[in-house]
Amino acid sequence: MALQSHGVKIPCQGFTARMAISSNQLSFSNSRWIEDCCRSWGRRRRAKAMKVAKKGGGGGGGGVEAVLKAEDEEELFSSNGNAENFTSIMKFGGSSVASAERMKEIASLVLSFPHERPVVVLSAMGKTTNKLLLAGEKAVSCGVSNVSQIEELSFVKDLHQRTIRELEVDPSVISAHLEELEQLLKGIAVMKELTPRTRDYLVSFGECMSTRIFAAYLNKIGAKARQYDAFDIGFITTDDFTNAEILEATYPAVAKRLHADWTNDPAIPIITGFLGKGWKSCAITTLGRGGSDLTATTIGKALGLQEIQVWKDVDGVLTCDPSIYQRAEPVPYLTFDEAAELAYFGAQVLHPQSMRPARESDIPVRVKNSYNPKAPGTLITKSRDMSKAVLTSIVLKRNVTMLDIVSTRMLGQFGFLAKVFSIFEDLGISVDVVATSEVSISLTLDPSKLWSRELIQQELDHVVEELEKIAVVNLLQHRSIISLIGNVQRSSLILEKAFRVLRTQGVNVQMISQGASKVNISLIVNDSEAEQCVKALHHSFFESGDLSELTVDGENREIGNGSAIKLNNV
Ligand SMILES: Nc1ncnc2c1ncn2[C@@H]1O[C@H](COP(=O)(O)OP(=O)(O)O)[C@@H](O)[C@H]1O
Ligand SMILES: N[C@@H](CC(=O)OP(=O)(O)O)C(=O)O
Repeated sequence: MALQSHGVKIPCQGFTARMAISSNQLSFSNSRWIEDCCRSWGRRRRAKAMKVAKKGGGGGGGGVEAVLKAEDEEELFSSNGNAENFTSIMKFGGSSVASAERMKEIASLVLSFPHERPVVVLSAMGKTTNKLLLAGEKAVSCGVSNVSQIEELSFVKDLHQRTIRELEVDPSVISAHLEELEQLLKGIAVMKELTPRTRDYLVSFGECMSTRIFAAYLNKIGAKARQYDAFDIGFITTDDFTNAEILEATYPAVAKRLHADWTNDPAIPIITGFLGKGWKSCAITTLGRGGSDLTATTIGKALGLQEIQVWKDVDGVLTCDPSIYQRAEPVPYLTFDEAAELAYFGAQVLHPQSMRPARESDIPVRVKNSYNPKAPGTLITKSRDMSKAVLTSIVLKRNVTMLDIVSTRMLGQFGFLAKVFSIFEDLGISVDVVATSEVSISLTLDPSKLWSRELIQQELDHVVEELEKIAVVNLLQHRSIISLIGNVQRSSLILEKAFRVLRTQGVNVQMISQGASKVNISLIVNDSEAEQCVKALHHSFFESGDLSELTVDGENREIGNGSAIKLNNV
């Protein structure tokens, strides 16, 4: 089928598909969508013609090559210049694509907004990433002949094959991947080692398969979709396997590729979350656990979209982790700063770096529940009305290591802080919460740069050894950071209430830090007391109904920005 628009004949399989769905399965009008597409197609076609005339050719491609070309052609394919092709991004996490049933539901969701032209990002199905990691660890020691019997490999195979069967799509879309996955595990068994690079390659099978299955399903039901591996369309990262950072060149490269493909042949892009390509190694990298959120916001910025939606299994960002306290409630509005702080300090719901691209391009992020799409979710924007805000959310980060470092030099000596931090820099360890005086520092170490493990004892011993050259060091393990995310302009009120609660729980706070971010106050307590504290704090701030007490203006005195107090050594 073809449509006439602007005097040009447009090949429009994608449009046909939308109409087929409209009449058979979903009831919506798609005439405006078609009109928009035609208009957009006409513009893009002219732009493309200009490009061809000017350069004598074109072409897509991923990796560094694409970056160079994209930069070259920025004039024609600037990241925002083609925003009309797509309007929003919808990212679905593992829980949203955990089964054939779930995939059908999210297909309806994707297609239920006739005036949206979404880009879709998917994570691996359910717990696939964890299973692949476990399979990799088992392969190291199980022997080549036993690889086929690894329970987690069978689980991953069964899940994907069953999903294929239930969705009635062609098994060949993932059969090569399943074979290659088993070969890879055999390779790991032969080598008897699982390097970070191999680990990233191993987990990439999860996203590569979920997106292929979903795209095949959309095509089967008549909605034209195209699968993409992020590492093939310009997601360029550092070579920090298991925790790679996205490089700037990604934005023009991804925009160029997606717009060019849409121009040539419109189809809903279905893109792997979590994955990238190392700029030196050209090997597959991953963005850290939960990294698909970051993939989504990166694409949102690259395409200059109107909204970024991240679909989860909860009704938005909640007042605390629901696995700690079931009475957690959705938070309707957050700022990028609040969301970033919350994620950084351990709320699993968002990837720690994911707010950055959205904030840089000022694109609202909506956290929604794919199991309950009617729930309003959480809207994250640059600013919001803070006049009534006190506490927004409580976040717990467990199993944190704390260091008390007291200078052996005399008071008045300068350079102590610089020396301490240069040691951390040399050892590649980042620090979370800090409280300082002229001759002492208390701080917590950030284990998040290390994949799914805490700082190992050997590394800690090394840190202490280095620090002991200039200071007396006390290492305190099994601590928790409780972060109170909210309006730090009301810090005195928050602290007054928090300390009252903690005192009634008989808990001693060992360190407190109020960051310059204006949205976070962190308290350090023993691991063993942390959950009980979070529950009591939640009850007091969100359930006792006396929040008004906290907003009495006369009492609202602040602690200065960046202040930090070391309360006691335990
Ligand atoms: N403050 C919080 N608000 C919402 N969810 C939270 C919070 N803290 C932890 N979580 C956990 O995060 C999960 C959602 O994040 P995640 O598992 O990464 O979702 P997805 O895999 O769907 O992207 C929830 O199921 C919940 O258990
Ligand atoms: N599959 C990856 C990436 C991801 O973002 O997953 P999810 O969206 O399910 O948190 C992980 O488990 O880390």
